Amino acid sequence: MFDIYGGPVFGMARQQFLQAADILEIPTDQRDRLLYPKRAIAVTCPIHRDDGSTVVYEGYRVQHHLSLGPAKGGVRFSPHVDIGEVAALSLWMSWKCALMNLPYGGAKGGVRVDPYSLSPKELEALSRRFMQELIPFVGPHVDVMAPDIGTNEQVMAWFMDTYSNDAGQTVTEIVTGKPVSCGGTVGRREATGRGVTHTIVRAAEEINLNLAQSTAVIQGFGNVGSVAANELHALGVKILAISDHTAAYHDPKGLNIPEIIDYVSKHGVLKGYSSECLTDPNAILTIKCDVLVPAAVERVITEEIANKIECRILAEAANGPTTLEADAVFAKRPEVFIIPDILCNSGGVTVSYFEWVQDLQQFFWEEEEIISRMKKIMDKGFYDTVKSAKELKVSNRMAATCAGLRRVNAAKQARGLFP
Ligand SMILES: NC(=O)C1=CN([C@@H]2O[C@H](COP(=O)(O)OP(=O)(O)OC[C@H]3O[C@@H](n4cnc5c(N)ncnc54)[C@H](OP(=O)(O)O)[C@@H]3O)[C@@H](O)[C@H]2O)C=CC1
Ligand SMILES: O=C(O)CCC(=O)C(=O)O
Repeated sequence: MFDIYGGPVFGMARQQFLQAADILEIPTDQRDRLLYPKRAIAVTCPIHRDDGSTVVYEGYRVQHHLSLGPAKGGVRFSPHVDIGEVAALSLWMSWKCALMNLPYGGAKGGVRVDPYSLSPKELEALSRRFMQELIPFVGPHVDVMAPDIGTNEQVMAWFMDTYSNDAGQTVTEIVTGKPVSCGGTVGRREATGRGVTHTIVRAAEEINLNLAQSTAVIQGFGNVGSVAANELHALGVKILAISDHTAAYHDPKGLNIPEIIDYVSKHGVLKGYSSECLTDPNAILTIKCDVLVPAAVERVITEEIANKIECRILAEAANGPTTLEADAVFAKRPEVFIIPDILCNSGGVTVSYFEWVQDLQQFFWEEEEIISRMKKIMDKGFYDTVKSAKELKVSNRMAATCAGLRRVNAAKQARGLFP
């Protein structure tokens, strides 16, 4: 069924779903309806490049379900985007929003493009064209987009402006992750990395790890990785290694994170920061440390790496960083406490929810309130997950997925076949 959702990332999301459906004893005839997205939209986005040529990019938006409210999830601009990956990410958004008890279904979008290959003018044209093509399928109560890999506040401002121009009025609540100057919320830019750090604090308490004397390694130094690095550094954690696509650095004495953040804000990437600490990017996930934070892309923690990893907490800041085979290894390595992605990185969508609520009400909150409400919601997700993992004798990932899936299924069963 639905051959369009191919590829290893969707295969992984499907298997995780089936494992959770078995644990919850969901009848076979109810499973396809929960697994396959409600709708998937493929769009063609032609733009004029600066040299006068016309180039066409392919884009997708997959809305997994709308049974609990509008579909919600980010849009990525990346050369690796395909419909299977976007669909898998939409499933994970569904379980994440339901785990956090947010009134949303799951969605994800993407355009297959290397954003670094575009000039600012071309990036704006592509962002606007993607939103233009999706106007018939989105809305503040239908589907609310947000940033992900390769997109940022500026791209969200272009999305919002394009939708608003079509509507003939300013509709700030159509996307989240916007600049504060045009309806964004304070604290959204930092929310995912800040939330990742909060779950690490809670995990450290669970395993009696003194964070102020601990070490961490972080893969990915974009929105999520750099904020998590900064927050962990502020807690006294020694950051031993970091990487992005362009460079990896390792310093057993600890890297100067504020200085590196300053460097990246001026140069865009890590490349060129230091020649002394340069290291092999493929080796950083297996450096001995207390906290390992994959904050880049899917499927980087393979079976081989899972066998070699020497950390006490694996904080999945990225979506889907751990393969099924690696999960099987971790089932035999209970000394590694895994904070599953749908819990670990849920601070982003939680503060997106606050942004949407504030836009709908046109009443804005202080940053203190945003942070404390985010932590409260994430604490509930964290403690529910840990408790249910112990009760059901399953992994933290399965406990979190089951909690999300249970909520989505309950809404679908209560409402009937339509949603
Ligand atoms: N932004 C958000 O609010 C949320 C993001 N996430 C997830 O977090 C992850 C990171 O997203 P985000 O920070 O927003 O994206 P960004 O585009 O801001 O950053 C991605 C980072 O990962 C790096 N990277 C990409 N591929 C590799 C690789 N193979 N090895 C090492 N580094 C790599 C990029 O390097 P370079 O710049 O050199 O390409 C960049 O530093 C994704 O999985 C995303 O889905 C989850 C929840 C919310
Ligand atoms: O902020 C959002 O709405 C979604 C963020 C996202 O894409 C994610 O959590 O993976």
